[in-house]
Amino acid sequence: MQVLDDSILMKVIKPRPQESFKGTFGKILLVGGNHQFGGAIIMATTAAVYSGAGLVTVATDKINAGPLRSRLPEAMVIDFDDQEAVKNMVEKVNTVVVGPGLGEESESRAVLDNVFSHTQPDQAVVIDGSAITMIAKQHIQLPKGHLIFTPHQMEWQRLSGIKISDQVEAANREKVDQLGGIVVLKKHHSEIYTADNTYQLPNGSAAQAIGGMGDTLAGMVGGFTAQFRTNLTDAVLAATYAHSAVADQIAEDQYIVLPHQISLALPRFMKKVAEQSHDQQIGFIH
Ligand SMILES: NC(=O)C1=CN([C@@H]2O[C@H](COP(=O)(O)OP(=O)(O)OC[C@H]3O[C@@H](n4cnc5c(N)ncnc54)[C@H](OP(=O)(O)O)[C@@H]3O)[C@@H](O)[C@H]2O)[C@@H](O)CC1
Ligand SMILES: Nc1ncnc2c1ncn2[C@@H]1O[C@H](COP(=O)(O)OP(=O)(O)O)[C@@H](O)[C@H]1O
Ligand SMILES: [Mg+2]
Repeated sequence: MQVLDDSILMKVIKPRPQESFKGTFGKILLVGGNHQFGGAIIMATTAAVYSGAGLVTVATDKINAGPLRSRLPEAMVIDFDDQEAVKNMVEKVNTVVVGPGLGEESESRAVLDNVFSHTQPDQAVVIDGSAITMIAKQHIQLPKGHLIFTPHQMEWQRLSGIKISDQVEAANREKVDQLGGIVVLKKHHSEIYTADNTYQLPNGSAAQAIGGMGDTLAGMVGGFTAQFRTNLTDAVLAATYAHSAVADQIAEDQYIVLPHQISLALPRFMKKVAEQSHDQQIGFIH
């Protein structure tokens, strides 16, 4: 298992080309947030917007539309029960994130089926939270696309059948290869299983053990894959590393880190990385 370091950040996060517009930085659709878990999709969407995705749309329960717009006017909102609107949007974007706060009711299942039947082979599809649990419990066929699963240990147990105590690299690898996608197994020092390697986070801490932390990661993975499209695997690795690196900075003087604080800190964090990446490229030594 290869331990990641901050070189993955500089490899992925570069100064933005000036000849550009919002479309240059990707279009993303996030799907989730039922009547109970509106906060999850708000946190995921906040992370996608603050990580720099060019155009962000959310499909969620009607009840979340007002709170979402008032907290995050940058995001566009559609009703996740409007099958035609969701289908049209799924077909337009680079990245789909599905699952944060989606729930497991029949309405949630209908939303998931609609999304899964319209994804495209060239899209990144981030599958998190309730979507993972529904796939596992309701035996749902996987969609087209470059799949990125972001399970916590219990979600991975449900999806892979491997008990948490038996989740060692060799057993996980076998299941990942069967699934055919990237798996970010979230825990203390999360593990990232890609097609040809396994990585481990060296950073992150218990200050992150708070509801919404994974929803925020899903939104960041979405924002990075929509925006940094040269290498999908690197985008996922950089998002996962950055999530904990930002948390570590905040935890220097906070007992816990609130998930939305990571999102708010991202634009400054990414600016610093982009400057370092530029200096390194032109051979400038500090
Ligand atoms: N503000 C909001 O709207 C929020 C909405 N959310 C949304 O809620 C939905 C359900 O997601 P979920 O993760 O809360 O529930 P579930 O999938 O049943 O897993 C929990 C079970 O697994 C067990 N467990 C064992 N190991 C574990 C581990 N390492 N990490 C985590 N759990 C572990 C755990 O054990 P226990 O804690 O009981 O000991 C418990 O029995 C999902 O859509 C999510 O996006 C949340 O993000 C919160 C904020
Ligand atoms: N003790 C810990 N050390 C490091 N990271 C942690 C710790 N506890 C939780 N995390 C991180 O917090 C996130 C939790 O994800 P998840 O359980 O899906 O949260 P939620 O669904 O509530 O948003 C993951 O990124 C995980 O790696
Ligand atoms: Mg989660």
